[in-house]
Amino acid sequence: MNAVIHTHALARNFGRTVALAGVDLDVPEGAIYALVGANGAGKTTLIKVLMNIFQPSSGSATVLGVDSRLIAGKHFTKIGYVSENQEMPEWMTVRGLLDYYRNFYPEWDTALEQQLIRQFNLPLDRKLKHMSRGQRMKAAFASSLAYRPSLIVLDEPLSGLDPLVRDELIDGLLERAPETTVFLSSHDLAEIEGFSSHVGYLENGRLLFSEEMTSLTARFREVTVTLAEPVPRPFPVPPHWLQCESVDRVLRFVHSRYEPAAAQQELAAMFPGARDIAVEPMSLRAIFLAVAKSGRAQPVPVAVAAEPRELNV
Ligand SMILES: Nc1ncnc2c1ncn2[C@@H]1O[C@H](COP(=O)(O)OP(=O)(O)OP(=O)(O)O)[C@@H](O)[C@H]1O
Repeated sequence: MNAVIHTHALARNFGRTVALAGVDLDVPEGAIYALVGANGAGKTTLIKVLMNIFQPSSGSATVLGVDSRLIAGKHFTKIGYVSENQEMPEWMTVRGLLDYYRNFYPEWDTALEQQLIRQFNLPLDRKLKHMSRGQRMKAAFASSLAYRPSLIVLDEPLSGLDPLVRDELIDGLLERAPETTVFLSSHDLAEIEGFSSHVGYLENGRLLFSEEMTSLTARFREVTVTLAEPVPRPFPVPPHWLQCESVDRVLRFVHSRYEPAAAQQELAAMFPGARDIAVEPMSLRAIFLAVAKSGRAQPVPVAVAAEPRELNV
């Protein structure tokens, strides 16, 4: 499958601030790719580099096969870009906005435009400056979806919107998803877990992981081991166990490369006399908290486990 977005060793600095530090990213065609990370992680910077609003300091990015530094007017007929603080011609009505945009896009689909107006319940004769934030986002979505772009790029599209508007926007997006690739940044992990196919996690400008949602949620498990005796100290902790802690006879940790057969073997070998070993799936939010707190995201090769850390609890 072709990568619709590809970056290689992409870096961007602002003076001494490193906003992106060597990001290698591939977004496959047809994906709904969610880029997540804390405030200041570099999400907006990455999106702005892709949209040629910022230039890379080093490394490269391609979008729909075009070097990001060359992305210009004609390429935006294939890209729908909506940002959190979308600048719009405030004096225009929604009708005026759609009439205006229609001229720029050869692929503009008037039947789809009408469908989006109905779906988003857009007040056609109201000026943008008199509309709520949610209504303005819906107008921005409609004007970006109506020309059936091959790629939709959304920077924090859902932040600050009420649940009803969020659902309307997500539904509108998902209806377009079969024919497009979606790349969005978000803080709302519970929401993106429900509809994204891929997820990437940026931390301090580094992409800690980038993978299919199903593979990510399959490889993380919360494990609670109850022993017959108090947990020995120091206790050797393999590098792929995160947030390991113990209280008396109970040891808890997050397994970051869980695969049922291998993990059961590993656990049985480490805890031959365990009273109970409970393994629970984790929400995306719980996974990110575990990764963020431990600063460790990639599955670590088994060989590295020969040098276990020590549990200091
Ligand atoms: N135009 C700019 N000038 C100077 N520094 C900037 C600029 N834009 C971003 N930065 C810095 O780059 C880093 C990454 O910022 P960025 O806005 O990309 O993060 P983010 O992940 O989008 O954050 P948030 O979730 O808060 O929107 C931050 O340290 C920020 O202060």
